[in-house]
Amino acid sequence: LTRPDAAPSEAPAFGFALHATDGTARRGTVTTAHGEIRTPAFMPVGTLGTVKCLYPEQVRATGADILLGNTYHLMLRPGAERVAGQGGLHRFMNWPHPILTDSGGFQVMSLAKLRKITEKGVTFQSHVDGSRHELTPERSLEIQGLLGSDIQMQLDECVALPADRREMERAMELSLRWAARSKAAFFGRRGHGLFGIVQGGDDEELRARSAAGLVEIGFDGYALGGLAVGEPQEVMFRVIEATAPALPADRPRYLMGVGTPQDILGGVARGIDMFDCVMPTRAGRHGLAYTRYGKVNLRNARHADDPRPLDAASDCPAARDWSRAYLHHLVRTGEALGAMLLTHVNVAYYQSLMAELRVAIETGRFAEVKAQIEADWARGDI
Ligand SMILES: NCc1cc(CSc2ccccc2)c2nc(N)[nH]c(=O)c2c1
Repeated sequence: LTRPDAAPSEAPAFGFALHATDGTARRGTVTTAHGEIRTPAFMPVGTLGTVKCLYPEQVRATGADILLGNTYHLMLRPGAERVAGQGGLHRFMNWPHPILTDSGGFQVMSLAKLRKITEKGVTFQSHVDGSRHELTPERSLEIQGLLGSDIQMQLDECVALPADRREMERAMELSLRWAARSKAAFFGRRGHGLFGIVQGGDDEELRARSAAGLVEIGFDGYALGGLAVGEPQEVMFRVIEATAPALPADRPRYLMGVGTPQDILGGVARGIDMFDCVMPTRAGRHGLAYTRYGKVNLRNARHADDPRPLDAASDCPAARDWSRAYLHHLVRTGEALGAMLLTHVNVAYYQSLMAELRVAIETGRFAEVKAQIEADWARGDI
């Protein structure tokens, strides 16, 4: 951990080291002011400054090296300046490890009311109280800087799929112009990085133009946006296969808002380093558990008398020390502990999957491990 009063020269520079590859799968380390991130990495989402239902130390104990914060939500509540006044997001939420924040544009388009996109940025009404706000590439980075996040994202425009080519091209070209403004506005304190976001929908030529444009501007890392937005999984995989090789091998690649364990396994196989998704946390609050043998819906009556834990071999206490019968009871009665335990199970499962993939790439056994994981999922939970 870098002491808050560390002289600038003491904070480590932002960086990425590639340690091993196995086919197109990569094993690396991202270095930030608040510590290192082992990749492939899954980043739990902490939208409002909390990974819902878990203490930060529980999240850390599952193996998470980095959390996500959400610019859109935090700018509305409690406000970026207020978080800065409290010492920044790391101090505010007591998470002294790396944090990545999104730029907010995606959430504006999916949550806010009366949204208007112009060359300058996006104006919108808060979904909370109807107050009016503006996000520009510059203001988004000012907010992310006030939050103190270690990895900051450019403001971009994501189109839902399917979309016509003109629409995908317009949004991709706007995002590229915003990328240039973001790079110009980014005051990267030592150990803090700025990522560009590749857009272009499911059109490989647009994706190639977006990637080339971002590489020319030059970023600390590159995200693939605009995926897992309604397209079939094979379309997402085709776009990743077309885009990843166009990105520098010595920079991290982040697939935004993805995904299911199956999406992640396929993304790692195709050269993606970082993932995030609300699925493990959201599913946990709805009684759904992710295990080595697939998903288990604890609402289902078949669990009412099952004394077995979810996974006796797990190193996560929530998966090992309580029965399915008890978890079923908690879920059916809506007890808070049900959401807490299943969120813990799910975040721990995602981290154990990433740990298994990191070792598989280090030891040159990725294809074999991938096949075994897929066989376990196919076996299902019995
Ligand atoms: N998979 C859909 C998705 C999700 C997010 C949100 S990822 C996220 C969510 C919460 C906190 C941090 C990151 C996106 N963010 C941006 N900026 N651009 C996209 O195209 C995009 C696509």
